[in-house]
Amino acid sequence: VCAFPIHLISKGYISGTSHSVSVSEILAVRELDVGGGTNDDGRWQKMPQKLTEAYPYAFTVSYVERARQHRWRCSDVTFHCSDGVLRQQWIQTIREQLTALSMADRPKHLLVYINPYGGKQQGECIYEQKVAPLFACASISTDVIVTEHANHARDHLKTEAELKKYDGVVCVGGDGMFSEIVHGLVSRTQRDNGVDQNSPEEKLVPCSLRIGIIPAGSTDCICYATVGINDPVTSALHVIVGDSQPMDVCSVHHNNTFLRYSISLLGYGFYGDVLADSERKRWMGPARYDFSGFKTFLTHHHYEGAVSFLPATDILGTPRDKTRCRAGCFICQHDGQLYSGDSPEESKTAPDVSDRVGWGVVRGKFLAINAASMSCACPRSPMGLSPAAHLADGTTDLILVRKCSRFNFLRHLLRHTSKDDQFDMTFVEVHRVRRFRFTPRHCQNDSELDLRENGKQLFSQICRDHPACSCSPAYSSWNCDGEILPHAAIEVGVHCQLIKLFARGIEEQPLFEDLANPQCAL
Ligand SMILES: Nc1ncnc2c1ncn2[C@@H]1O[C@H](COP(=O)(O)OP(=O)(O)OP(=O)(O)O)[C@@H](O)[C@H]1O
Ligand SMILES: CCCCCCCCCCCCC/C=C/[C@@H](O)[C@H](CO)NC(C)=O
Ligand SMILES: [Ca+2]
Repeated sequence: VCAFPIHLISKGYISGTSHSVSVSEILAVRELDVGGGTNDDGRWQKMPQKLTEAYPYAFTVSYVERARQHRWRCSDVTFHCSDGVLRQQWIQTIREQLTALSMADRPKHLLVYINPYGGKQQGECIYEQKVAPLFACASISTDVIVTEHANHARDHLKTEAELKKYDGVVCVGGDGMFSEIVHGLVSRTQRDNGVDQNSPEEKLVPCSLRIGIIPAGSTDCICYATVGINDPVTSALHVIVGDSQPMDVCSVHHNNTFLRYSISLLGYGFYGDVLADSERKRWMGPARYDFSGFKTFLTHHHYEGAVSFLPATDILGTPRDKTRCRAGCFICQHDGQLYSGDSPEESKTAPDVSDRVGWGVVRGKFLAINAASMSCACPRSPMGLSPAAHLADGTTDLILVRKCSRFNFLRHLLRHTSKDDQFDMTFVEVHRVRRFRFTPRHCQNDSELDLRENGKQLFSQICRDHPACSCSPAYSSWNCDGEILPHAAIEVGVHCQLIKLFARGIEEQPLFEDLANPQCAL
């Protein structure tokens, strides 16, 4: 065994097949007491007597095994040999390799926040039963905080948490909980570096700590789109092996005042109305989105306004590409750029505001205005709102759905659930952009806007309370990663690779291999 990455290669005595374990995917190694006749889980007793007599010294390696649909599982492989010294050499060498990996990029100490009320309210149980034992097996220590109210995690990260102690922050919950962590970490990083978040044109400083998501929410789209599945064990294993996936973050401003960050979806019209309605039905759990989605579809409201945007012209991809952002994505590795003369640090986090000339404007009546900074794939829509969007290319896909018939809008929505192209419709257009602004119609100046926005709530309520009224309200709300924004007029800029996740992007599906608990002789 020499320098890593190494593979442990052995011959399975049962199947005769070769078995290879990449050291970068080993979680732990432990000695096995073969002489005692049993091991922790009794599996040793299945070994034929002859083999244990010939090879009485054994050790077990816990490693990542790939299962179907991007699932990862922790598997054990036991190695036997006839010599106790040889066994010790193997164990020591593997431990040295794991220590070297820990020094490089594996986390040793994590800060964990659990939202006990996300999704089906299973966060604590998921963590204790599925995740904590894996962290313990990999010798990762944790400080765990079960949140007591909304924004508990965000405020703790912003002001109190001793971040120097940790190698990463893990959240157990859904997209809303992840958004809290992002807000806490990004705000803290800007404050520590003297950056003013209220200026839309400010370069933001990237966060150094990686974020892990253990999915326990209702949509889990960030987890699904970065790992390929919303499975707690898979996500915990990505944390343990120390994966790193950079991600773009959009900053949202109103009138030179910072409102929020967005990582997945900014949606006005349909998705804003779905969210506003579903928030009143949290008691329904994840099913609230289906109920409110159907109801909002029936109301068929449209909204008037102007969208101006700065197209990303200097990039490799387009929203209509057939290729997808996958692990090791070439486009994301180059920050989406065809060519960049800047140093990476200079070019990454600055929204490009210098060239006002290239701005485009679209005015009209819209059923939906969506900005997808990543595919937004989730179990409801496995390809996502913008299937060709990239996690870390510094752009967002601006999707404009103009007023059309209910039937056509339904066709458009249903295409999100299949492989058909949801953009190939006359009333839909999509632009890959670096910045955009939305101004609702009638919005003359800020004071009028604020007045109208306060009045909007009342107006929508009146319409809701009078089902016979078929008019559309003047304003919708923005759905910002599952949170409602207080303003309709917003300005958005993308910050390339501002945060990093414990993930690697969706892996191309490997050939499925089912070697459960192999026992091997060295
Ligand atoms: N202890 C708590 N009590 C009440 N709300 C909380 C608590 N901790 C966090 N929250 C809030 O709960 C909201 C929803 O949480 P979360 O995102 O985990 O689940 P979800 O909304 O069901 O899933 P998704 O965001 O994937 O649709 C978040 O916006 C978060 O701010
Ligand atoms: C009438 C048939 C309708 C089928 C429509 C299917 C389309 C589903 C697309 C879902 C995309 C969800 C994008 C993710 C948004 C998250 O940020 C947010 C918070 O979790 N979730 C929601 C639902 O707003
Ligand atoms: Ca992007």
